[in-house]
Amino acid sequence: MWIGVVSLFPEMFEALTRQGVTGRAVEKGRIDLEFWNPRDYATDRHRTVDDRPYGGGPGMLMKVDTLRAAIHDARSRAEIATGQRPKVIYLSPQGRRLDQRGAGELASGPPLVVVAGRYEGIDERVVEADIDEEWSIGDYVLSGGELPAMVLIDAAARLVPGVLGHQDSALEDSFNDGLLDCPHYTRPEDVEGRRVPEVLLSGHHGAIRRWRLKQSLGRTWLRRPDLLEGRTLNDEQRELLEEFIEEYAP
Ligand SMILES: Nc1nonc1C(=O)NCC1CCCCC1
Repeated sequence: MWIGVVSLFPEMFEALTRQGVTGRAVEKGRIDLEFWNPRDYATDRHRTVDDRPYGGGPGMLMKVDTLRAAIHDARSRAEIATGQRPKVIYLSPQGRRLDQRGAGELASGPPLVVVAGRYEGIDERVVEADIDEEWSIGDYVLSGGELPAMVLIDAAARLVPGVLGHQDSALEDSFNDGLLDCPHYTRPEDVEGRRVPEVLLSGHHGAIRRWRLKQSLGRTWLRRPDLLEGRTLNDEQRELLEEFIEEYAP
């Protein structure tokens, strides 16, 4: 998957490119990550990349010409590198809320150009002219778009075929199949008297699968019942959830 990033702080993205799953994916060429910095398009002596807001008020906005030049170059590069027109995304609290389904859509869609805002944001005409979709990672205000951009890129990159070593682990992750994750255990078998559930030591893979599914359903029922609304459970799932509820509130 090809992803272009427009940011004043490209070095922040080393957290993605040099570490872990995404780092390995970049190394293996499963993910191509390229960067454009609006400051490289500044022509004045001070390399200005911000500008004052019409109508006054606190703070600055990203300067239109340097931002647009960076977006346009990233978009052109995407078309040359992939033969496809990219989807240009802007991260802001005004965007569509990112969730696992949205990450899947992004992972299976066209190449992305991700624009990370700074200061108080960007000119609305740049949103209208150059941005295809606005996305939000949650209802809170951060100091820049770089962290939200990394969250979106990480969530989508993990779903690109071949990125995860053990493809199943993406399926078993939280929010796969729309349920919360089950509890996990590793050595030692006893931690201050707290033991690993016997079923996980049994070697009975069918029983283990059912136990994990039951725990995922039960946890979702307890912590995020909204995720179960409107969801049709199959016979096995309904049976396991009923068992969990019975044991939880006999
Ligand atoms: N929440 C969010 N989800 O996606 N982005 C978010 C954000 O809080 N971004 C802050 C940025 C927004 C542009 C101007 C500089 C600050």
